[in-house]
Parts: sequence; structure tokens; C-alpha cells
Amino acid sequence: MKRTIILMLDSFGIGASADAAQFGDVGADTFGAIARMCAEGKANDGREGALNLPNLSKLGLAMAAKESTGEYAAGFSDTEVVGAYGYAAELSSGKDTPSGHWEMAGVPVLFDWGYFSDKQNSFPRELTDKILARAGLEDYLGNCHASGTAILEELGEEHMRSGKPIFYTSADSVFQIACHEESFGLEKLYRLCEIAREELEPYNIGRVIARPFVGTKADDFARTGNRRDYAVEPPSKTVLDKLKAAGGEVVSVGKISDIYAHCGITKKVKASGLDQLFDATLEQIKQAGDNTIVFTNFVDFDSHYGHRRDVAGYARALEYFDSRLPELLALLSDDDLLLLTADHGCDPTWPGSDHTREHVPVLALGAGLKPGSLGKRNSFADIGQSIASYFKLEPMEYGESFL
Ligand SMILES: O=P(O)(O)O[C@H]1O[C@H](CO)[C@@H](O)[C@H]1O
Ligand SMILES: [Mn+2]
Ligand SMILES: [Mn+2]
Repeated sequence: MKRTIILMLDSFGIGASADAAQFGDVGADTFGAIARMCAEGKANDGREGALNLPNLSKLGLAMAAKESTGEYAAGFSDTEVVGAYGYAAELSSGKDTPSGHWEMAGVPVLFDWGYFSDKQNSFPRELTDKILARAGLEDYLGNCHASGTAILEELGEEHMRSGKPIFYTSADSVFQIACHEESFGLEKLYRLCEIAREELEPYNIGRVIARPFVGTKADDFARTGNRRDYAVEPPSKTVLDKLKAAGGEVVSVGKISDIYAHCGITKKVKASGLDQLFDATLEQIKQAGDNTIVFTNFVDFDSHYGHRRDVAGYARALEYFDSRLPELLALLSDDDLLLLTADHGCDPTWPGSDHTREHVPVLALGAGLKPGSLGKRNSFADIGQSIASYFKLEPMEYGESFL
């Protein structure tokens, strides 16, 4: 039986890539920085001491990170591994979520996305006028680069009083809309996002993101699991499309389906929070038959901890994830292929709140792979190419298989 399980640890980079200077990210290292802060006793909120990831280490994480940066992350050393491990550089022009995911599935983004690069007054009047007119709204708040939680503290109450949606962006190619789930309404927010998606067509923006939240005042607003991403479609067929076309199953757990604009997906499983995402992944593996990909995005690493620059939170989440890996490994047979990777970095010690341009881990187990190094992979697309080869699909245009 052939099944591929992809665990996408959103934002879990393992060291700045050679082109990091173009992004202002020389020296960024999501895993390394977390390990260092833990080893220094500076990440003891809800956990203690050195970063403890025995199961990820067994899959080759510590070794992959050492190959990426030239040194072991603090608290990690030579480990006996059971899997094949390596690190991959990104070919795509951006360090955003769709680029990382699509490239991993064999389709790097070689064109430039559009960006709203002005930190204030970020959006053209012409654009927002059209969106507001179609939605029957008079005005909006925001119009700037912002951290999604900071902007709720600043403008959430005014939004609730006035009914004006909050529009904001970041260094990514995104147009984000935050609205209160009850006072504004979830369906109304989704409809507003659909309108924005259409009006943004000429701007070449990768994603519109609905950011619903709940709460009553600045200090208790919380974003909910009803986030929705409206991505444009990948520029060509990914390995997911190819497996689907060949009659296979592609199961999306969490926001995977949104990120691929629902292309190449045969089943969508909704879940939010690390624990539920992990539970849902286990459940889908149990149900998965031959010729199936089970693909989960663990978004909390990125949205709850990386962007929030919460080192202890990120460490806690990694340790939790690691502690549950044995349950997942117990469900796999030797023929299955397990892949664990990331889509970009988001070093929680880095200035600002944006992603960081980094190598990502490529940890692979099963399908006849021998334990040991896969070395440097020149594109995340090596994963997609390996999946194509595993399922005996037509080769992808990019990437080199490590199978
Ligand atoms: O600060 P929040 O709202 O989490 O937004 C972050 O999440 C977006 C999608 O990954 C990024 O573009 C960044 O802006
Ligand atoms: Mn991401
Ligand atoms: Mn992000």
C-alpha cells in the first residue's frame, strides 16, 4: 500500500539561506534561536530548560539543522537517526506560505507577487472604494502593515462600535480583513473577502485572509479557528493535482486546501489547534487507503508563536508536537512515506513580526529510504518530485527525487 503523510510545520525554518540578505534575514534561524533561548533559560514560560525534541531528533532534525548552519543547535548533539534527513533552499521569489507550499508540491513561484509595500496608507483608494461599494460599506479601518493581534488591540473596539472592517497587510503578498464574528458576522466577513479577492485580481496579490475574532474589549479579543485563506490558484499542476488526476486521494487537514485554492484536493478535514490537527491527522491516516496523501498544515507554529515572537510558546508547541510523534509513527508501515518539512521561517527572536528566509528541514522516513543524510536540496520541489516518483506519476518540471 502506498501512502504519503506530509507534516508541514508552518514556519519551522532551520537557518538562513544563502539569499537571506535579499530579505534582510541574514542570521535568522527559527529552530536555532528557539534552542538557544531555551538553553539559556530564557524560554521557561509553561516549560523548562533546554529544548527537548527526542523524536524529531531521531528523524534527523538536529543533524539537518547542523548541515544547514554548520553547528548543532544549542542543547542538541550527534544523534542516531532512523530516517533520511536534509535541508532545502527555496527557489521561489517570496518567503510566503503559498510559495513554500506550492514549491514543496513541485511548483516554485518564479514570478514576483504584488505587494502593498507602504507601511502606512498601504492600499490604493481606488481599490478600497470598489470593495466597500460592492459590500455596501461606507468606510474601513487600518490601511497599514500590522501584526494581526496588535491591530485588534488598537482598532478592535472601534470596529465593534462603527462596523467598519479592518484592512491590513504585511511584508507578504496579502490583504487581510479582521472583523468581529458576532457584531460584524462571520458570513458577512467571508463575503467581503470574496469581493476583495475579485477586486484584487489586477494587483497580483497571493492571498486574501479572513481574520475573524471574538471578545468584548481590547485586552480580551481573540482570533478564532474560522480563519479562511483565499489564495489564487498555483500557476501549474502540483503533485497533488497529478495524484488526484491519476485516481488517488489527497486529504487536506487544516488549511492545506485553502493554500492550494482547493486544487488537487479530494477530501477536506477541518481542525484547528495543534492537538486537534494532530488528532485529525492520526484519524485520517487510520482511514487512508492505497494511493493517498494525508497532508496537514500545523499553522499554530507560525500564527500563534512565530509572528507573535513568542519563543517559549513556540518551544512548548514543538515539544508537544514531538511528544505525539510516536502515536503517528505507530500507524505507518514500511511502505508508507512520511515527510516532515516547513514552508519558510519565522524566527521568534527576529525584529518585526514577519517571516524569515530560511532553509527548511526535509525529514523522510519509510519507502525504502536508508537512514542518513540527503544533504542540501536546491529546491523544496525535491519533495514534490520524490512524491511523484513514489506514486509513479509523470515527473514534475522542478525538483530532484531523493527516492
Ligand atoms: O500578524 P498576522 O495577522 O498573524 O499575519 C501574518 O499571517 C499572514 C499569513 O501567514 C502573514 O502575512 C502575516 O501578516
Ligand atoms: Mn506559512
Ligand atoms: Mn505566517
